[in-house]
Amino acid sequence: MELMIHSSSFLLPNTTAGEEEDNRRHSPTYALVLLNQRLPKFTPLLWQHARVRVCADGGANRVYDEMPLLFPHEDAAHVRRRFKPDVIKGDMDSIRSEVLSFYSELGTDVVDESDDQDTTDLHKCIAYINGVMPNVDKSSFCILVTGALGGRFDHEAGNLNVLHRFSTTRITLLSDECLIYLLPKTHRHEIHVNSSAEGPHCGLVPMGMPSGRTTTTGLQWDLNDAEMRFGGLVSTSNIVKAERVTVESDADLLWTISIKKF
Ligand SMILES: Nc1ncnc2c1ncn2[C@@H]1O[C@H](COP(=O)(O)OP(=O)(O)OP(=O)(O)O)[C@@H](O)[C@H]1O
Ligand SMILES: Cc1ncc(C[n+]2csc(CCO)c2C)c(N)n1
Repeated sequence: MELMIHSSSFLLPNTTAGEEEDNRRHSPTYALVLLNQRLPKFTPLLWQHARVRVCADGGANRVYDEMPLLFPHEDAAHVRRRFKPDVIKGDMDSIRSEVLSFYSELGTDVVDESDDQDTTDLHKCIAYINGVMPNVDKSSFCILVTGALGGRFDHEAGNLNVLHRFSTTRITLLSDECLIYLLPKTHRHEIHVNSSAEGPHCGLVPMGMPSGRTTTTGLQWDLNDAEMRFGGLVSTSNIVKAERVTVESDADLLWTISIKKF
């Protein structure tokens, strides 16, 4: 079974020019999707290295309203012009009209899909990114999604469902407090833990299907051919004990790890 390596090196702050260059060479290229929830404090860092920045509908309000708050000593209008999304996409029922006209005048592409009331704005954004980057090597490309967790539970469930619907695309859901991604059963997994930025709290959750057998290394409560299911065991409040965690399972699992204060 093929190995899939995971690392959240996108959370590591820029340091010296040399180290920054080094970090970039070792991190996957990524696209950034901004949802309609409070922007995490590390959003400017993610923005800086993203290949494409896409706001999901009301996510554009968050960039417009909250980016200036992350730079309190700078002129708000200047900050807004610096953080111009490449694309705003969704059913456009949450973006304010002044925000829409501000960014479209700056040259942001606006893709109105108000006809589709069966898929979420996040789904629309992932489908768009996959469409504009058809030739990218999927093993070294991922999509980071801010504001995906810690809000309305129906939205959170929809966001988690997107991980399953696009299971061959690497997608990481983020909040200020934690991140979540899918570990597909088609691979064995090696998770490189950047302990300056993440951990130690973590979890492995068999969402969508039970797991008959899961085996891990590097955790305080490792699983050894263990069964996990809702209604039975799910691994929550676990603790990372090693720089590398390995996971192998007969079911798709969600991996979650806490994020340290930025
Ligand atoms: N409270 C929240 N918790 C988690 N995710 C959210 C929340 N609010 C919005 N999102 C995410 O941001 C995306 C865009 O948000 P937006 O408010 O524009 O969506 P919407 O479809 O208009 O919502 P609503 O269901 O309120 O009409 C959503 O598709 C969802 O993925
Ligand atoms: C069974 C079912 N439940 C809910 C919706 C509503 N819905 C799902 S995604 C979406 C778009 C949100 O921007 C809306 C309105 C539906 N269509 N089908």
